[in-house]
Parts: sequence; structure tokens; C-alpha cells
Amino acid sequence: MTSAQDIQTNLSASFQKAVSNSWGQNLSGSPIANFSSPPSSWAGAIPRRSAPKVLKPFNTQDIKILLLENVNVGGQEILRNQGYQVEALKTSLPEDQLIEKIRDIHVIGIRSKTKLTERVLSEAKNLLVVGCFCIGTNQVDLEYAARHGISVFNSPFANSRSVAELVIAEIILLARQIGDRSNEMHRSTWNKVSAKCWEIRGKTLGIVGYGHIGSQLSVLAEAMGMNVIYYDVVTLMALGTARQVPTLEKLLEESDFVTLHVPDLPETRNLISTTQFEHMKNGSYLINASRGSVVDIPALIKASRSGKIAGAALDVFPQEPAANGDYFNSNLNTWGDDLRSLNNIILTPHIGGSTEEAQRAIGIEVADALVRYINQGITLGSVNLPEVQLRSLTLDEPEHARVIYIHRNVPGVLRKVNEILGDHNVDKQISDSRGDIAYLMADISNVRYEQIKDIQERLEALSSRILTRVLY
Ligand SMILES: NC(=O)c1ccc[n+]([C@@H]2O[C@H](COP(=O)([O-])OP(=O)(O)OC[C@H]3O[C@@H](n4cnc5c(N)ncnc54)[C@H](O)[C@@H]3O)[C@@H](O)[C@H]2O)c1
Ligand SMILES: O=C(O)[C@H](O)COP(=O)(O)O
Repeated sequence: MTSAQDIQTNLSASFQKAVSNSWGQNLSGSPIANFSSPPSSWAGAIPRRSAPKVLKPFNTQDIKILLLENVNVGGQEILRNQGYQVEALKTSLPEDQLIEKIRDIHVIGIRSKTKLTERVLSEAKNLLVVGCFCIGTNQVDLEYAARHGISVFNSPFANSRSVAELVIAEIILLARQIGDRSNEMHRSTWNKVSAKCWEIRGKTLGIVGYGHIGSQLSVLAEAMGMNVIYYDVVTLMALGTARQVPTLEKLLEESDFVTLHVPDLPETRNLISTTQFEHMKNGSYLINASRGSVVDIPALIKASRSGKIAGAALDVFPQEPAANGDYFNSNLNTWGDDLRSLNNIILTPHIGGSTEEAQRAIGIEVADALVRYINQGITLGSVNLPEVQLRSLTLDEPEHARVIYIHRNVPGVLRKVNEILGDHNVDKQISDSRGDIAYLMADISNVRYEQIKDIQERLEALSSRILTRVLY
């Protein structure tokens, strides 16, 4: 039988590249399964009569994963238990170091700090998949990734509750000026005041962005006796007695507390700036735990100095340091010192989602999605590729192959693909598209190793190809 090594050696230049994307190039083990003798990663592992065991493709120990920004150990364990090579770092990396590392890896796991720009991704020749171990995906060039067949996953809501709880705490802290009182006590000053300190009962909370976090917050705030209004670009069902208002201006004019829960988008940059502060009630409060780009910080400083707003809580900033340490100063940004000098401004280092519960849940959710994608090509939950799934093949189904063909969504591709696959026994096939990109998954039975090579070569030769993988 032809070995995987032999096949790789004989490949044409273009096929070499394709195989690299489907695990072969630079990997020491077999690029695709040997159908007569299964890979060592699963050979002999399962008693014949046990529940069907999902097939693992290739030698999983050949998969190189880089995890940045202190990804939770629960997630790390899931990946290590697959046999993948996992390097986990506690911080993000400067761009030059990131580029150096990303050249060699198949999978990268990041949080909100690591910027996977076109410049960085264009160096990532072997990269198949990105795991954002957080909610936000604005730090990744999703379109570039999709055009190069790199799937991106995130955890859409595992830290929503943690953020909502932080905001509830901040509403009370701001209303009672707790940050200032605590700072004074730390400097040994006793300053017992009640002027401009309020209960939150009966006050109006204005939520901008009524998604996972905003709606969760709505329920908690109402339970504490607040009136809740919200503004969102889409019409959404109100929870409890909350009420959607038609414009941002209306929300700003009615609210005692304004809290922001929108994604970072071109339309949300500086969503709250000088004009919006003018619309806010005198002596109201602003909370931002969404993205630093959403608030115009110099305008906030002005609104705070003039007494227009009575306080603010900021968890996110336009520039944030890559690691923990003494960084929040004017070396990082021009306004850091001004912010620190203001009264009743609570500053936290992007910890909205930083709880044990949230980080563990995110770690597990994203690591599971990565394993499903690496081992089975399943894109459920992908934020930039079509979501496609076929059931897992088992050891009871020998001589099967799963073909994955990511391609440009242009007319006539399916006919050409099926001319290639049609010579074989295609058990199942599914295809879906998202904008310009389409994802096809087909399970083929009674297929020999040599035939797989032929299928892969022919798919690779199609002009629509972005990436071909053959699993099992
Ligand atoms: N501080 C943290 O640690 C932390 C943690 C989690 C999430 N976040 C940030 O919070 C954001 C919101 O999270 P989520 O899970 O609630 O997101 P989500 O996608 O569930 O909800 C966002 C809502 O904002 C709305 N929206 C979009 N553009 C808008 C606009 N211009 N005006 C008004 N509404 C608009 C959307 O329609 C949606 O309902 C995330 O994108 C992320 O950037 C921060
Ligand atoms: O997008 C998110 O989930 C939050 O901003 C949290 O990001 P982090 O994982 O970097 O703390």
C-alpha cells in the first residue's frame, strides 16, 4: 500500500500546498488516514461492542496549537487530551512575535487583545482555525479569514451573566460614590457624605444594545426596582416590563444610568460623543463594558469635568495593554492621566467576563468547537463560514472518508465537484454558502487510499478551490 509519506513526496506543487492545508505539509505523521491500518491515535483503542466510537483522523499529535492570553486550563486540557501539541502563553504577543509563531501553527486560540489582522493572517500558511475564547470577534479580520478557508469560532454568551453582574455592581457603586469613598479611606481619609448619593430603586436604566448581555441585565435591574428602557437597531422582545425606545437620543434623555452593550462596528465607533452627552440628563451616569471604541473618551472627560455626568464606569478602552503591569498611563494613551484624575470614575481592566465560571465555560465551549472542526470538519458555531454538519463517522464504518471542500461561491462548482465525487459511493453530502464562500462536506464509503489521493488532486485543480481537506 502507498504510504502517506510516499504520496506526499510525489505531489505536484499545487497539491503540496493543498495537502498542507489538509494536514500533510510539515507534519511528521500521515496527512490523511491509512485505511488498512488506522492511525496510532485510535488503533485498537475500542472494544468492538462498545458504543460507537468517533473516528479520529490523522495523527492528532501533529496538530500544533498556540493559545494566547491565558486561555482557561479546562479548555487547554480538552485540546491536550486529543493529543494535539499545545503551547499556552499567559499574554498576547507583539505583532512581530505573533507573525513568527503563526507561520508554523494549525490552530490559534486568542481572547480580546490579540489582533489577527490581514497582515498577520497572511503569514499563517498552515492555519485552519481560530478560536476566540471570548464573545467579541472584532479583533479578527473575519472576511480575510473566510476568503482563505480559516474558520473562526467564539463563545457567544458564556460570559454574559458575568458582565451583567458587574454592571449591576457598578450602578450601585456609582450611585453611592463608593469608588471615591474607598480610595479616600485607603488614603486614611474619613469622608462621610450623603449629598448626591442615591438609591437605584425607581431610577431608569437605559440599555444600548439589547442582546445577550443587555437583556440579561434588564432582568436583574428590574428585580432591583429599576425602570428599564432599551435602544437597539433591531426590534426585540422586551423582558419583564422593559420598554424599547425608538432612538438613542430618546434613551439618553430618559435615563439616569446609560449602559452600553453593542459590538465594535463602524457604526458603533464613538457612538457616545459630545452630542450624545448633551442629550443625557444632568447628573446621569455612563457605563461602558462593551468595547473601548464605543465611547469618545475626551468627550467623556469633558462631560465629567463640567458636571454633565455624575460618574462613569469604564471596563474597556480604545487602547489596552497586552499584559498585566503598570501600563495605564500616558505612554499608552493621551487621556489615561485625565481619566485617573476625575471623581467618581470607576476604571477596571477589561474584567467584565473574567470570572472562574465564565472562563471555564468559554474554555470548554471553544475547545470543543475546535476539536469538532479539526477532527470532523464541522462548522457549527463558526462566525465566518457557513454552518455545516454531518454526523460523526465511527469505527464501525471502515474505508470511509470525509471530504471537505471550501470554495468560492460561483456558478457551476457543485456540478464539477460531483463529477469528481460521483465515481464513488457518496453516502451523504451537504453544502451551504455564506456570501462569497461555500462549504461542502461529503462522506464517501468503500474508498481506497489511492482513490482519495485522486479525489483530492482533482478537487485541488478546480479554480474555485480555497481549501480541501480529507479526513479519516
Ligand atoms: N467587558 C467585557 O469583558 C465584555 C464581555 C463580553 C462581551 N463584551 C462586549 O459586549 C458586546 C455585546 O455583547 P452581547 O453578547 O450582548 O452581544 P449581542 O450580539 O448579543 O448583542 C449586541 C446587541 O447590540 C445591537 N446593536 C448593534 N449595533 C447597534 C447600534 N448601532 N445601536 C444599538 N444597538 C446595536 C445588536 O442588534 C444586538 O442586539 C460584545 O460585542 C463584546 O464586544 C465585553
Ligand atoms: O469579548 C469578550 O468576551 C470580552 O471582551 C472579554 O474579553 P477577554 O476574554 O479578553 O477578557
